[in-house]
Amino acid sequence: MSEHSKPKVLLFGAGSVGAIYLYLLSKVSSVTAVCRSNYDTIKQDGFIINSHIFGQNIHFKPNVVRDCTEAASSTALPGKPFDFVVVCSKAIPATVPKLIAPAITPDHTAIVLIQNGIGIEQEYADAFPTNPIISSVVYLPVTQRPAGIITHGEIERLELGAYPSTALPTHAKVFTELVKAAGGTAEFQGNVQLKRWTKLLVNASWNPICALTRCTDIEFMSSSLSSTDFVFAIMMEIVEVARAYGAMLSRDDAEFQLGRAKARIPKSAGVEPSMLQDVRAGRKMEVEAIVGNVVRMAEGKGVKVPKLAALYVLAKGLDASL
Ligand SMILES: NC(=O)C1=CN([C@@H]2O[C@H](COP(=O)(O)OP(=O)(O)OC[C@H]3O[C@@H](n4cnc5c(N)ncnc54)[C@H](OP(=O)(O)O)[C@@H]3O)[C@@H](O)[C@H]2O)C=CC1
Ligand SMILES: CC(C)(CO)C(=O)C(=O)O
Repeated sequence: MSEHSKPKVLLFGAGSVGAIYLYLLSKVSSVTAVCRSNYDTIKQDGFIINSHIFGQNIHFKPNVVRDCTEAASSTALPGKPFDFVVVCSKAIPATVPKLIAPAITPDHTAIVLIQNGIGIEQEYADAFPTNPIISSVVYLPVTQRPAGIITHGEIERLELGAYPSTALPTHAKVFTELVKAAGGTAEFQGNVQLKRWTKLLVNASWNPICALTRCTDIEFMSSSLSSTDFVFAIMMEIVEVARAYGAMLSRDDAEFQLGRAKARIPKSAGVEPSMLQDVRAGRKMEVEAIVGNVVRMAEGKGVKVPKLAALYVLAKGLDASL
């Protein structure tokens, strides 16, 4: 494929998750990354990726810019608009749309959100009413520590769909195929919101629990006789909220998600959720996208979530200290 006929992709948020998809997409498209704190490191040395799936000691040096204004005037495929802007920063409300705006061409650029949480898409739809929005759920335990060194565990899975689910699926399908062609595991979903709720069983429970206790998931399960039941009870609160919004999760789904962590106990292979990584790095956490929105949605439908509401208040307090 000639350079000019390749899709042109901008990654916003070249952190742990972003580095992996930037690497994969670089095999099938022209990629540029917006870097912030790791700009100098990546510009000079690139990333080193150590992945259980994609290989060890992979040196990867992408084209980097400091912001989307620089990206829009970058010399990579000049004159060609970005086909996809992939957002892999943390989902902090009311921050990103104005930052990516210089790289968005109306009626053309598709915005791909590879982020945890629920209810995160509408601000993009409001800011860019003529652009396709692709919502996605990612299973990818990965850290960046120190800058440029990426350590990725045993799973890589991306579930993608249009936002809203009734919108045309064309762009979500094209991006799904692009990730697959790059060697990633991507699946188009007609109802990606159901997948978001499923993933929230993991994130709205484990992320704040591990952030607040500074335990990996399996360290927390070993910390007291009540800890595993506590996680399960929170997952069941999330099941009830999801059901109130038409995502018909069940006790079996909660058991399955808890079982994934339990299965790692014999291998002592604890996961450090991204919110715990944030606490350790002194970074702001995604409390609203991952916990606050669920608590508010529960209130909206009269669903009682006492444990999750308590986690929300505590996580807000922790976030204020960061
Ligand atoms: N890590 C994981 O294991 C998983 C994470 N997720 C989700 O994926 C998403 C990304 O998480 P993760 O990769 O861990 O996050 P990271 O914190 O590792 O990366 C986010 C990146 O976005 C950058 N960024 C933030 N704001 C800006 C800005 N204004 N300009 C330029 N760059 C910016 C950060 O730069 P800086 O370094 O300067 O802050 C950082 O490089 C989150 O929604 C998370 O919940 C999902 C599954 C697993
Ligand atoms: C729990 C995990 C690693 C699952 O991929 C995740 O989503 C996160 O860290 O936010």
